[in-house]
Amino acid sequence: MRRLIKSFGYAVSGIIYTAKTQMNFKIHLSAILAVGLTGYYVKLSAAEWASIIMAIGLVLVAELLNTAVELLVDLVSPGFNAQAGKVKDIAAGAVLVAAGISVVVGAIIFIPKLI
Ligand SMILES: Nc1ncnc2c1ncn2[C@@H]1O[C@H](COP(=O)(O)OP(=O)(O)OP(=O)(O)O)[C@@H](O)[C@H]1O
Repeated sequence: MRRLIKSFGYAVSGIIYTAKTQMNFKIHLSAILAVGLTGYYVKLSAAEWASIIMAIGLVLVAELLNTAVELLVDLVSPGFNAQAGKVKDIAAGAVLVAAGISVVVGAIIFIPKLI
């Protein structure tokens, strides 16, 4: 049990590190607050909340993995390396795909309620 709590602590510290160091993650957190307040205002259904939460989760998970990849690349390849650059580009691409999906999900749910 103590090991489980310790692992949980390490995972939370990884999230806190990302939130403190990554500007994009801070932007995502602000967007989540705005989406949450708007969702409450327009009275989303349970299914709509579930879709929004899945979309938000997708972006946050992608951002956390992207940050981990960036740190790992900087560790193993501190100098300029074309392949290291590609690895970072692909990880950033994953965040872009996740963000794009969440924008589409948000548009499908919010636009009919706000017009
Ligand atoms: N070691 C490297 N070798 C070659 N190209 C690199 C290297 N590091 C970064 N790059 C290129 O620069 C881009 C930006 O890298 P960087 O590490 O600054 O990511 P970032 O998304 O700006 O990071 P942050 O989220 O910390 O601002 C990468 O996507 C890649 O194209």
